[in-house]
Amino acid sequence: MNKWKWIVGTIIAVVLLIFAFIVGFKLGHRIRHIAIIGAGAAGSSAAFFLHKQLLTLGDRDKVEITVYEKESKVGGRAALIHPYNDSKYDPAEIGASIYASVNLHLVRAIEQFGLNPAYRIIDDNHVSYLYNGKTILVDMDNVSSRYNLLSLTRLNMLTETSVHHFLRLYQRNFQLLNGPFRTVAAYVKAIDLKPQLNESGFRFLVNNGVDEMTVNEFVDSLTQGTYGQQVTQLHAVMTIIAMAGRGQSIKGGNYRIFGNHFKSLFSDVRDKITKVDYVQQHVTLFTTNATHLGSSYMKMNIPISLLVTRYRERQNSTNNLNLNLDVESMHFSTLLYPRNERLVKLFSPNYLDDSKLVEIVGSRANIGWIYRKMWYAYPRAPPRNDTIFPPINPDKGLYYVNAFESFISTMETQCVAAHNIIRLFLIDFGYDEKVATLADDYWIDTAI
Ligand SMILES: CC(C)=CCC/C(C)=C/CC/C(C)=C/CSC[C@H](N)C(=O)O
Repeated sequence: MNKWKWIVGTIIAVVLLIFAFIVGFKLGHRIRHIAIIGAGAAGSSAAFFLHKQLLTLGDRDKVEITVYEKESKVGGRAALIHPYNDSKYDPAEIGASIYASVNLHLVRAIEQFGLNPAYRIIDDNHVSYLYNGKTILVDMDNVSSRYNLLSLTRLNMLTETSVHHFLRLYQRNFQLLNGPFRTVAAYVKAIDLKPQLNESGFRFLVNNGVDEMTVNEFVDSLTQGTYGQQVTQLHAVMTIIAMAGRGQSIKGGNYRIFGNHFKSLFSDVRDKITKVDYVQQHVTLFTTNATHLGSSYMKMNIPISLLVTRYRERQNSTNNLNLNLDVESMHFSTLLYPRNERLVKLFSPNYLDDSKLVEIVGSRANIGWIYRKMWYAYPRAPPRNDTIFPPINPDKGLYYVNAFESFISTMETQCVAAHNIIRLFLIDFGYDEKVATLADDYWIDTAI
């Protein structure tokens, strides 16, 4: 009897085990693991959108999301440093430093996370100039004293029109008809920015009634300050973005917009991704008690900023004019209390050694703390006739958010591209397209 009990008991236990195994196996298969590589603007917003969409769809527990990041902080190229690595001094942005009020993801995140937009306090004698490597051309707060008013008005109009085209991407009805996008070319067509993509900023603006001097000097200084590329080399979409970039930054660092929740190991999937040529940009921060710029920059008080145009160099390719063009832009902070020093931020295409810094502030001034960082900052973005971009969806189950970067490179557009990818992902994994679009409280229902 005992023997039979033991045999029946064993059979029941084995059946239960097989049943548990099958159920467990099936359940196990219902859990999907999603890896997001990089916790910059794109990766952290992709994680955020995916989490939110799944919550709305009631399936959050079926997906495990892991964000892999090689740095100890989120934010990617939205990054900060404190002078002297000492938190008693206000930090400086060393990467993407501003956002605009039309950057709806960023504005929404700033509100949701209770972040504080920072305004710069500017002291007397602190002005912003446009420099051509030899002479100061104009005070940037008074550009109409040098450039044709009609041209400046045209610039504003052309910027506003392109921004309006772009803002269609946030509208629910537009997205129901056109999105999500499986290629960057589909984006370009849907928001009708092909003419701007096909031409350099210079050609596009001049063809649309802006005079050459304004483009060659004023707009060139903005494309160089923003994207490290000359207005003759950059496509007109990115040129216009450089002009739309009057904005503000977040107190305590723009990286805060992207949260600080993900820390893990870094892993690499680059072999599936088309190589994109990025512009190397060097950021050099240093502190100094200088009150004047060095004599090679003319006898001049420390400005707030010096933006540079390469127009004279373009005209005279041998540089026998001895132009001072090693630095693309300079920004000076107010005094760092209690030190009698300012923080200077330089962007340049090449490494700036200590002797260059001495040349900039003159040998009589002291240089305190120095920090250098090289970024692969922005994709090289020449005008292009073709609309072949890196693939958004290079392989089954593999999505490349930054395929969008060669079209438009900003923090905001990384969020736009991430949201699009989460919708593609949900559709590819079996959710109804309309459900995936409408599940979201993301869209704007009225025209902007
Ligand atoms: C397509 C057009 C013309 C506009 C789209 C609106 C948009 C994305 C504007 C961004 C303006 C801006 C803040 C420019 C500053 S440069 C970008 C910044 N460094 C960043 O990485 O976000």
